[in-house]
Amino acid sequence: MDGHLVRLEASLWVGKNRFWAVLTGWHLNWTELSKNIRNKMTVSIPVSEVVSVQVGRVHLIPQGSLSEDADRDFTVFYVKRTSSRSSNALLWSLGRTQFSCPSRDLRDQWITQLRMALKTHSRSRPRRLLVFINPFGGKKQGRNIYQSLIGPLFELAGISCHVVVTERANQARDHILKKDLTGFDGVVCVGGDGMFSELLHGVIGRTQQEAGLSEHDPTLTLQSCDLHIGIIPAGSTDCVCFATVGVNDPVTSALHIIIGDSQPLDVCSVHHRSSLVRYSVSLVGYGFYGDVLAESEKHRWMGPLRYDYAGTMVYLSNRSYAGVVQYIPADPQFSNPRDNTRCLSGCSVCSKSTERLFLYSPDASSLYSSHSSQFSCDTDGEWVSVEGRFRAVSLTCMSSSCPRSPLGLSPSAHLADGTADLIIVRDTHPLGFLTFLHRHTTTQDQFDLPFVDVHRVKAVRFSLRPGAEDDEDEDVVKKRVLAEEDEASSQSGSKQHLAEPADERDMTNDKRLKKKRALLCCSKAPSVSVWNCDGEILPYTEILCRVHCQLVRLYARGIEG
Ligand SMILES: CCCCCCCCCCCCC/C=C/[C@@H](O)[C@H](CO)NC(=O)CCCCCCCCCCCCCCC
Ligand SMILES: Nc1ncnc2c1ncn2[C@@H]1O[C@H](COP(=O)(O)OP(=O)(O)OP(=O)(O)O)[C@@H](O)[C@H]1O
Ligand SMILES: [Ca+2]
Repeated sequence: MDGHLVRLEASLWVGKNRFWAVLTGWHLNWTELSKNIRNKMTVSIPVSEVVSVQVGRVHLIPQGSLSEDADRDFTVFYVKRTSSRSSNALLWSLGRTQFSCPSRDLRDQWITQLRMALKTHSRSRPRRLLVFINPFGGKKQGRNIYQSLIGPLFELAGISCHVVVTERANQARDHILKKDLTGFDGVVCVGGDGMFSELLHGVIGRTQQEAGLSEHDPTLTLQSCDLHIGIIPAGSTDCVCFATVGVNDPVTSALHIIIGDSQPLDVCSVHHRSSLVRYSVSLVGYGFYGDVLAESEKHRWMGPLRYDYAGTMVYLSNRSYAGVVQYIPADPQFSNPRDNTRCLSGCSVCSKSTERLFLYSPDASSLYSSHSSQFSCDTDGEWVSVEGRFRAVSLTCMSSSCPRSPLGLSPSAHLADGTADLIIVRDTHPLGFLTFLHRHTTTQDQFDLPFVDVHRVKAVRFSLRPGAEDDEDEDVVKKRVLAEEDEASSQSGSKQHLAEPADERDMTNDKRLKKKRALLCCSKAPSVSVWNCDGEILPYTEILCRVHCQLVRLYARGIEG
């Protein structure tokens, strides 16, 4: 703490009541000076949660702030917590208290000291942000949410923002990859998981470019990203926001950004043969979740409801798929997916993982054999194989909780421990699968079913048959993916995958559609599903996934317990 910060105390007025106010380096407290000693009310605000200190009596309005200059008054804005009706987590709102001092000199002294204390606590706060708004995400409220709620808050906190309202898919990703980002402390999206994914790909790609690292090599330890990512939820699922903050509330998220909270996050890279396909933080899912996404893309016009409709249709179609899942188990001494714990703010499992990351940073290539891109069997772990017919194969780096499933796909998964949970749902009767799905909406254990297995892993591989890593099955998949995209293409804009050849990417829509139609000739009940990667369909079935510990940082602090 800076030497020149002194303790300040005085009797100040708040409305018609007199309070004894105390400012230490860490807290601002005020206690009512009533005659009734027993019922003394104290409010205590950590300086780290003070948003702004303003001269006069200030109100926040959608157009900015309104100040009445009362020359002995000052206003303090800060984080205020209330419990949320829709989840157990806390909602944050902007608290405001107007203090009246006995003299103007004393008022100036309080403002100076408070601002000085704030400065010492605001080293990790962003000063300049690059904000991307998707005007079409979720219920199409992104622009309105930013203009009426979030912009004025950032302005009050003294954050300068460069705002881009996107005009096409992937604009935010391309901007981050290519434009000058000097002076920005973080990037923020106003949108859903798809917009977050654009920022994720931009930030990771940019960081590896600058570090001269290839994203395609799954054996490489990637460079972790300095640029923070903020999410103002305005999408359909907003799973990344919900799982890292605990609620989907734009003001709560904006306040986490303002006070510079920092939450590291594991990221899974998905590869096909020797190319990176995409990154994921939430769900890499084959079978049910792949089919739901493919079906839902055809009904984008329904908005967020499309997932319930698609989910019901896919459930009724009663499909299962053959395949081979291979995985490298994580070290079971740190945690396991059925240990009934929750990853909460300040999580000890994640903190230990941070310590290991900084104290002992092993060369990731020792996990792999030197002569091929396959993981080595004799060093850090062995591939375990599971062959069969599956309803769903899901990999999640975090709990993936969302309003639809408040505890998520894997309730005990950790945000920043360098592992992901692999959930294998083997073929079962329809009622069994419905029980599994339904348990996602309750507190009942969805893994306590005889046809479900869950493993904490560092890497996963999937193939259609044993030893079939690069074979003709690719064509079958491509036919299915292109057929699904065909029906959805008019609504969802162009989808790009990193492993897609450049000539294919540059094809005009018209040519793409003709090619897709030509491939549709043999459509019958599909024998392969598609992969859902954080809400995007992957054009490959044979994939390799690797978890990268704490690759990115969000403006969040995990769920407050
Ligand atoms: C009986 C009630 C069953 C309710 C089952 C609820 C399970 C919910 C599990 C949610 C998991 C979310 C995982 C997050 C994935 C995100 O990275 C991604 C991008 O936003 N979202 C999706 O892919 C979007 C995926 C959305 C999946 C929604 C699935 C809805 C299933 C509804 C099934 C109804 C069966 C009714 C039978 C009569
Ligand atoms: N101006 C735009 N026009 C068309 N598509 C856009 C535009 N801006 C962004 N997108 C794309 O829209 C997709 C969906 O957006 P977003 O994630 O914001 O909402 P959502 O799909 O409703 O929510 P969720 O992903 O949570 O289900 C993203 O993948 C993004 O790439
Ligand atoms: Ca994890």
